[in-house]
Amino acid sequence: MTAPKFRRILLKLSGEALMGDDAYGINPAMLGSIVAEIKSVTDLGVELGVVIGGGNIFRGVGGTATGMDRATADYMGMLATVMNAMALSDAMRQAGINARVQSALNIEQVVEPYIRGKAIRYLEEGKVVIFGAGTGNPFFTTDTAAALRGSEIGAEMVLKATKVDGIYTADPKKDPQATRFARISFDEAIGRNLAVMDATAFALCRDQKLPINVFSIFKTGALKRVVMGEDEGTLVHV
Ligand SMILES: Nc1ncnc2c1ncn2[C@@H]1O[C@H](COP(=O)(O)OP(=O)(O)O)[C@@H](O)[C@H]1O
Ligand SMILES: O=c1ccn([C@@H]2O[C@H](COP(=O)(O)OP(=O)(O)O)[C@@H](O)[C@H]2O)c(=O)[nH]1
Repeated sequence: MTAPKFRRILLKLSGEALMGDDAYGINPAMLGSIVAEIKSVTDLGVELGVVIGGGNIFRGVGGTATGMDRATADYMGMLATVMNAMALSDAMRQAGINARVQSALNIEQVVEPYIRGKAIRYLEEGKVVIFGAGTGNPFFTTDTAAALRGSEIGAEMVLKATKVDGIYTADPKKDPQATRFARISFDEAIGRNLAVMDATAFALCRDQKLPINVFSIFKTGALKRVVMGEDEGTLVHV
């Protein structure tokens, strides 16, 4: 059997991925299938950090549409990611994966705070670390949290699991003519203003020389293929 290409990775899971076919919240079947995908790579001995979004429950920009203060809405969004992190961790426990949740916002009765050294220790012990509450700051996204935590834990790659199977010339949900890149440089992704990931996240990964692979969360086996170094989704490189 060939060995995985990466020893330590940071997986960004879109909050909306957890909805499955539902309109809101966490779909248990979808959660189960995501956990099965994750198990296929932790079983290979790959060390895994996870940053999870919150868009299935609450998004800051959605709150502002109703007149809410942006920072308040963003704190609500961050709390939504903690709920997702707890659901994911529990689903992992049920599947026999040892996971820990760390939150960028202190809610110590609920989950432990983010402590970098402890997170790295857990990874070395083979535990999955799920990072909740994004970066802990309003006006940021969980994509940026993935770039940040990925850099902090020394991940070799950020894997963005989302609803589309890669980065396209335009949003494929809006433009059926859009074509997918197999590879794209950070400079080109930023220059073309491709909305699949925010510019802050792209810029941080570029500066840290941390490649990103964007792939579909709905495609069975895709996560493992990326980890094995096979051609899957879109690779964003320096
Ligand atoms: N150029 C593009 N290539 C691929 N997807 C794009 C592009 N521009 C916009 N998108 C949209 O970005 C979405 C992925 O990002 P998003 O869902 O916001 O991630 P997250 O849920 O993690 O915030 C896709 O569902 C897709 O519709
Ligand atoms: O560092 C962060 C990360 C997230 N958020 C808030 O949390 C919400 C959910 O995160 P995100 O939209 O990135 O989740 P996803 O799109 O992956 O579901 C965002 O809309 C923001 O309001 C934030 O304020 N700071």
